[in-house]
Amino acid sequence: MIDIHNLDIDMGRARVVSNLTARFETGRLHAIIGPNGAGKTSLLKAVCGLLPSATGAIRLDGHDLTALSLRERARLMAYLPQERAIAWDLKAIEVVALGCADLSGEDSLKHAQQQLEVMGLSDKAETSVFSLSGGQRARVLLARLLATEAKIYCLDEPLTALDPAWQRRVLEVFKSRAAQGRTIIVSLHDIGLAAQFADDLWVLDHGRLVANGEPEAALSDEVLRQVFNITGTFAEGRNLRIDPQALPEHGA
Ligand SMILES: Nc1ncnc2c1ncn2[C@@H]1O[C@H](COP(=O)(O)OP(=O)(O)OP(=O)(O)O)[C@@H](O)[C@H]1O
Repeated sequence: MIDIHNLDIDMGRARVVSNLTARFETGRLHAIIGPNGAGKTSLLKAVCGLLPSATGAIRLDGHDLTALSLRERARLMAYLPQERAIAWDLKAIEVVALGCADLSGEDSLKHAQQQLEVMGLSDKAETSVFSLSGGQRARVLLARLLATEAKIYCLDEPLTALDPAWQRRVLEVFKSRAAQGRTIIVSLHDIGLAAQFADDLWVLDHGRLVANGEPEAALSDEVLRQVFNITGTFAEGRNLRIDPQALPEHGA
């Protein structure tokens, strides 16, 4: 469980997250949504202890985040940044095996192969990552994250570059990993998918948490209008139908 209390984040001279208090529960898939620049990446980085400019309290299972060593934090949490850079042209399986550095050679390759299978890439294990497609490379990086023993996954726009079927498949994998007792936090731009798959939605706007809770409650008419500039209705199965016509820009 992650408890956040009075979190402020400054970037340069601007306050980009203000006075945020909330809790990410274990065993749940949490989605952070909000327009560009709302503060989603900043919040994820702060949760991973990557932003020295963040003030306030972040506690992981009762332990102060800042009191944990880098090694302890790395064991506990896995982070997928928004930039999907792979520095070296390794084989796909070698990239994934970097996620399970605690296992010895044979075991790590076996474990890596299993994660590649989860990501539908078992036949690409020996392929160099630079010769994979963008979506396949994104799935290799997801497999590397899944290969860790981390109890907390923080993923910044993990669906970027994935086709619609893989977007859904990846969210299903996250849900099943959450059900195994992990805390999973993802930032998403597709609010329809967020509504369908997330147990808990966090809506950020201009650095403020404006709604938090189950999707139908968090995505009220007012939030859809004010934050996303759209209208929509929920049908059965948490199916958010967004009206095709965009609203006029705020203030237009
Ligand atoms: N290194 C930085 N220096 C100064 N300002 C920054 C820096 N990084 C981000 N910001 C600002 O912080 C605010 C929040 O950015 P952040 O990346 O957290 O938003 P986001 O919700 O993830 O956006 P997006 O959906 O576009 O990825 C933005 O106004 C951005 O311009």
